[in-house]
Amino acid sequence: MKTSVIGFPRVGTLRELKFASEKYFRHEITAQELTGIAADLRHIHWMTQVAAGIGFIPCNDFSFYDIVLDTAVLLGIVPRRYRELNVSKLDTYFAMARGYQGESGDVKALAMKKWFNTNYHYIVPEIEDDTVISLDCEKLTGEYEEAKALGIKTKPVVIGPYTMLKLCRYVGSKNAEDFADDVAEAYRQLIAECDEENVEWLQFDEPSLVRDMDDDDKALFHRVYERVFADRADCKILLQTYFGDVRDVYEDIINMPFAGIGLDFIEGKQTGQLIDRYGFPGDKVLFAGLVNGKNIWRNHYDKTLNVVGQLRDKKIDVVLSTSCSLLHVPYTLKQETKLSQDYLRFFAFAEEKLIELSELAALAESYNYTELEAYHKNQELFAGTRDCNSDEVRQRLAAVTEADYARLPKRSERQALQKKEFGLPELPTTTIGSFPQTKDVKSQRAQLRKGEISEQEYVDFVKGKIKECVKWQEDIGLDVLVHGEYERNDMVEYFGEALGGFLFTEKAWVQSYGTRCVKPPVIWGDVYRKKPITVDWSVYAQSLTDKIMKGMLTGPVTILNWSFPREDISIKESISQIALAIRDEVLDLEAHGIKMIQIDEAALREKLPLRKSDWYTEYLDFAIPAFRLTHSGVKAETQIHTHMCYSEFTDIIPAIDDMDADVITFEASRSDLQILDSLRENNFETEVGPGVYDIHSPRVPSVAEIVKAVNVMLTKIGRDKLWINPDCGLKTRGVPETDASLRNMVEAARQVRK
Ligand SMILES: Nc1nc2c(c(=O)[nH]1)N[C@@H](CNc1ccc(C(=O)N[C@@H](CCC(=O)N[C@@H](CCC(=O)N[C@@H](CCC(=O)O)C(=O)O)C(=O)O)C(=O)O)cc1)CN2
Ligand code: MET
Ligand SMILES: [Zn+2]
Repeated sequence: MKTSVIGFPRVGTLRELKFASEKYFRHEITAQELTGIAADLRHIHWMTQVAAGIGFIPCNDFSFYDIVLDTAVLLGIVPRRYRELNVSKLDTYFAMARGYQGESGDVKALAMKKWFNTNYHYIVPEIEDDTVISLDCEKLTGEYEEAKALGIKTKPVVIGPYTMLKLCRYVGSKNAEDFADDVAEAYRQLIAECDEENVEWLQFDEPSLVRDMDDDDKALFHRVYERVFADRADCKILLQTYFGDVRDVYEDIINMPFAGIGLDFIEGKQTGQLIDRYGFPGDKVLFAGLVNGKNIWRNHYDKTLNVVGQLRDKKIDVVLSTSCSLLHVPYTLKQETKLSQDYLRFFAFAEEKLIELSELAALAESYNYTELEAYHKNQELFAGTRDCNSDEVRQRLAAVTEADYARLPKRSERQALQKKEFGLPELPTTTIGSFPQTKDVKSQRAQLRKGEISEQEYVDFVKGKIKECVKWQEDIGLDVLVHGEYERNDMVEYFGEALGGFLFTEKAWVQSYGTRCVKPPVIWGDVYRKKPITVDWSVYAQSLTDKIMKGMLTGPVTILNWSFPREDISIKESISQIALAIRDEVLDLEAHGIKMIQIDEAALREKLPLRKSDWYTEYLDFAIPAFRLTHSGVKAETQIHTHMCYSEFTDIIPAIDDMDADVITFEASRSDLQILDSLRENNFETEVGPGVYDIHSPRVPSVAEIVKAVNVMLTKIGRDKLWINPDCGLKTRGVPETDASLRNMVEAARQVRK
């Protein structure tokens, strides 16, 4: 049985590509040096897959930033303002990804969005009315030939035409339908080019097929592929789907001229049923996504082989595949020197997943696999002996009652009490929590890790930073202060390190966007709070000022969504456990005199199911109550804030209000303030701080521009309900622009108050 990989991570085991790219951005290395490092990484990644015996090895899954942006370039979708910079191809590419400010011009980056239900972000291609779709296969054929020169026959990967049409932003008066034929034509040409190159298989990633599709979507899908398949070609097309099942088009795709169809058996709840009901044609290959590309637990061979057996009983030609690109898991367990084998043997990162694929393929070929060692070693992992449950945690959760999910008195009464308690000016100014994580902060932490400084030296250093930060904020004139989050490497990893039931890794980096990576902690067992986490920092910070200091926590939904979750208990149960742990911290902060507590739910929207029918029953019905559980125990006067990074919650506004926070801040500066109308229409009750400027760019907003934004907000939101703040934390920003921006923000608030 053959094996296939949908995509492989590309930043490098030790984030070599990140460091090289950042050096290139700082003009410390040349383009040639950067492309050389990239080629070396591709070489290593291919060889790793060859060594594991993978049959279908991808190429063109490498990217300097994002594969959607790569596919946009492949199709010639490069907006005029970037072409007019007249810089090199590589720099034009980076200008779209990160913006450009220099001799050749000043352009902002293209928008960035969450990639389906992951913590990866893609660049949103922009199509203008006069955009001419034209094929540029240089990167794709280049990588194919590069692998061929190494003796490796690869399967080129691109985002498919339907998904591309759905993900693009149309900035003129034309829409996806208007570009459908031209885009299809480019893919038809691409197939012809691949034919020339003797490419055997070409993979079209079409994750948009797992979303709800209406009749228009289906018509678009058919229209495009009829044209793509207009000519006969030898090159075989693999329609690769992931992140769910394709229930709306399954019957269609099995009758279309794809040589292979890739289906997700991990997240695709109905994948098995669809095959049972409608069959699978004998002339096509089923790329069965059975090895989880998103989570890090070992595959349960017995279960997988059962599914493979059933498919083969149906006479289906099966290739064993990952469920999605391995981009979403770290590289290798080999770099983890601190965790014992008692833990590590339960995990498989990307490289170990390659081994799983080949072991599974070998087992599937043998009639007596249940007698083989690989099978037995795997079975042991699932024998129920993993030490991960806590009776105490279970009992505590069982004792939670309906009343624990409801905060009293009701919000409108609290709001009146809190106005008196805090006596803040109208339009209070604040920030989202983090201040610039400058070099000194990261290097102190690195020294602590390496044992070069003591715990006490580190604590003293962070306290020094907090002191500076409080002074800085007082000087700027902000109304509600924060401690700056200098003690945190990351808002989720930091809590993972402090909570019982979590494990954390040393080098298990996963790309979040561009050169930015995260190291998600692993939820190993039942979660509880071992001891106070943030209390000392917050109490210290409050002691330095007469102004109100906001306590700063990460909420249970975000902690779960940005960790590797357990697979042996439900997400709902894990989130509830984390909620109780955060509740302990909330109550402790309150007991120690912290009067405002922000519980960030930056990632609340991220795991909202891709299909609407599942939104409430499979997610919101427990995610929202879990948030309420964290704060239902506080006094009426204690003000609970929350923060969400993306304002893409127009369609779930009642659920957000139902979190029952007193104040919510969110990102609205780039979303044309459309969200404000929806808030009004839904009689949103929570006080709001729709970010007045974009922190993702170093650009300093002027006073006038902020005044204007605030005045627009005031036409939609009552004066007594509006807060003034940036749209997210300031940790990725530099000090000078932060200072200038915040001063302008405070001045703008003063002017509007007058
Ligand atoms: N988990 C998570 N997901 C999120 C976000 C987030 O904040 N957290 N924000 C949104 C956007 N995504 C983001 C993801 C990453 C970063 C980010 O800044 N990542 C940093 C790493 C952060 C980190 O953990 N840093 C470590 C240091 C890690 C490191 O590189 N250390 C060096 C040494 C550094 C030195 O000596 O200067 C080394 O070990 O080699 C720390 O602060 O301690 C990066 O890639 O550069 C920002 C936004 C959505 N998803
Ligand atoms: N409190 C956090 C911060 O300011 C929230 C960030 S949301 C990604 O960094
Ligand atoms: Zn944010």
